[in-house]
Amino acid sequence: MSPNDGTVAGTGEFRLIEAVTAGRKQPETTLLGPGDDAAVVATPDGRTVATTDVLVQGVHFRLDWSSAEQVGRKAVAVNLTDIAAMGARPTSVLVGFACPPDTETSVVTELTQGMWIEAERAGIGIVGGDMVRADQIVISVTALGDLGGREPVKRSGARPGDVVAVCGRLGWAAAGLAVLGRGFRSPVSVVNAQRCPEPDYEAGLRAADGGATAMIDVSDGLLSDLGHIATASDVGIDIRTADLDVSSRLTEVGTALGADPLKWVLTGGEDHAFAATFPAFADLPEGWTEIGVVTMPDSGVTVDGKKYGHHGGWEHWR
Ligand SMILES: Nc1ncnc2c1ncn2[C@@H]1O[C@H](COP(=O)(O)OP(=O)(O)OP(=O)(O)O)[C@@H](O)[C@H]1O
Ligand SMILES: Cc1ncc(C[n+]2csc(CCOP(=O)(O)O)c2C)c(N)n1
Ligand SMILES: [Mg+2]
Ligand SMILES: [Mg+2]
Ligand SMILES: [Mg+2]
Repeated sequence: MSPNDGTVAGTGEFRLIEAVTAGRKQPETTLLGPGDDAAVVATPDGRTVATTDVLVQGVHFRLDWSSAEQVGRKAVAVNLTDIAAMGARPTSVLVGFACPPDTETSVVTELTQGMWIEAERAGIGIVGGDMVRADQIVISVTALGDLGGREPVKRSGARPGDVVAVCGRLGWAAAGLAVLGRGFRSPVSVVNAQRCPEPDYEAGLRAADGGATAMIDVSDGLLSDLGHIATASDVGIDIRTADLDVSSRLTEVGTALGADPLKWVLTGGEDHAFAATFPAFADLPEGWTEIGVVTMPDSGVTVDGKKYGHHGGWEHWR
């Protein structure tokens, strides 16, 4: 698609978000508006963190690849990592649900079971929702969270000289997607990573308490998501591939499929690991690994000092 063809594909996902958010005046109660993993709003009772992510059948999941319970777990998990990436603790979720009339009722109850399993993993519940008709299954989850007195860790706080670190696996869900896309169902470790991430929601809190200057959850791909930190913070970021964990399991799957496992680690989405920046020489919180450095503005996101030759991650409509 060309940029000027008048379609959303031509505009692109991130320019479209810019087009629908730029220039809108927010009330004073919007402490942090669109542009981060979650918003922060002031209420007379305090502050609330809020975020929403939509999952569409055929785009985000297939019910011949995943059980309905796994899809339900994923729908909640991908929202709770946006709350955690602000340095907040989830407090509740609401679930908008759309499906065709001939959808088996058991699919809806199994999806719900999965959503409750993941919610309970984070110590929260589903407190409301909505049910409507549509041509395919759409799950829209809204998650709320609480900062517990902390300042939100935004995408915009990285400074040149900070270290870049990650917590959680990278590349596994993309390897699973490649496996499923070729009609295979194993190895189950990577396939299950694609079906549902298993995020450590406390990792975001540990990062916030450990002085993280910026943070994001890796939904689209490490390079793409670090690109959001680089843009918001007006800095560059350089990743050292020698410090990335390319697991032997990914290497095995890559060899079997004729694919590059490092590309999955750098650009694969849906693992919902956390990436953050910390002041140089800070002791990194438990579970966090240094993978790079924040550089001067305008250098973009580089890999071993060079521009990466592929897309940095998933983009809808591309
Ligand atoms: N239609 C919209 N109206 C207002 N804000 C939007 C809209 N779509 C996205 N945003 C905002 O744009 C920012 C980036 O959204 P994006 O969906 O890329 O972030 P994310 O949820 O962290 O990533 P992902 O969807 O890959 O998990 C967020 O702050 C989001 O709230
Ligand atoms: C059936 C099927 N086809 C492709 C994919 C891959 N995929 C879909 S959305 C996404 C990025 C995150 O999305 P978002 O930005 O909406 O959070 C990725 C990597 C999948 N999961 N299922
Ligand atoms: Mg996010
Ligand atoms: Mg989103
Ligand atoms: Mg998200």
